[in-house]
Amino acid sequence: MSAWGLGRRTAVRAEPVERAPAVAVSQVSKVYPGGVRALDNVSLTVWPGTFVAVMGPSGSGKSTMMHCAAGLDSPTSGSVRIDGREIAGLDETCRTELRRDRVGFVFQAYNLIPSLTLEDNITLPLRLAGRSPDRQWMHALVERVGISGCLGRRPAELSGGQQQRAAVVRALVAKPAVVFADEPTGALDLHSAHQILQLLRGLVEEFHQTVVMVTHDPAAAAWAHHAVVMADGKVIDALEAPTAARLADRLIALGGR
Ligand SMILES: Nc1ncnc2c1ncn2[C@@H]1O[C@H](COP(=O)(O)OP(=O)(O)OP(=O)(O)O)[C@@H](O)[C@H]1O
Repeated sequence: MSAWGLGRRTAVRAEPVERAPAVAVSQVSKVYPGGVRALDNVSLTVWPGTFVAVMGPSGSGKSTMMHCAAGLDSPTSGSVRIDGREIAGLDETCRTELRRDRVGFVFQAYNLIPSLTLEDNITLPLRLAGRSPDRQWMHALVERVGISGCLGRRPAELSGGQQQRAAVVRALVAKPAVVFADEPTGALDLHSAHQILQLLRGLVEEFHQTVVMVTHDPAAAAWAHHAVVMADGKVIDALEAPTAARLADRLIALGGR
């Protein structure tokens, strides 16, 4: 059964294996105060072990979708499940806990704390949650992303690319069900951006992680296994093994909207 297509449920798949979807957004709408319908009946399923890019023109609803899917914001209607757990009805405290335990974030601006070493930055969210990091897992990640020699240094002593690698480790160290990455390469030069994207793809494939990345850049989105294209608060297209050229064509065609 093809899961793609307009108006139908958009399923972003690896093999639907042993677990629940990492994220299941089902018929979600979001109307902001003032009446802007930022999401209009959006459905999206992300299976564990997949790298998914979300694209679309400015104002198409990408950030709103990410915020609803990650439990940062609540939809006006519809259902959001993270790792099988419904979040739409949870109060703010429970949503915060679920987010802390099951969701990782990578932002354009790294968001590392300047006064802390990289290692302390990486472990801070876990320590704040009263958990101790799985040191073997942390060192495997640190090794894999190539910052093992930098753990004792502070962010200002590192390049943007190195800081973003640390942010990627920080997002993954708690073994989240899903990592949401919002323009993770937006502040990086081409070479560093390429390395971060290669890394995200590698971490998904080698460690069976799950990444949902919002980006404006077709070349960045082409690193994902699947891309969804949004316009006017809807998912209007989904591409498997997207290429930058196909995505660019699709976005150019939407240019007038
Ligand atoms: N807090 C808010 N209150 C009211 N309207 C909002 C709010 N946040 C976003 N919107 C509106 O919702 C729509 C979708 O915005 P959203 O930020 O999700 O789009 P986007 O695709 O992420 O855009 P961009 O690529 O520019 O970041 C837009 O019309 C926007 O103006």
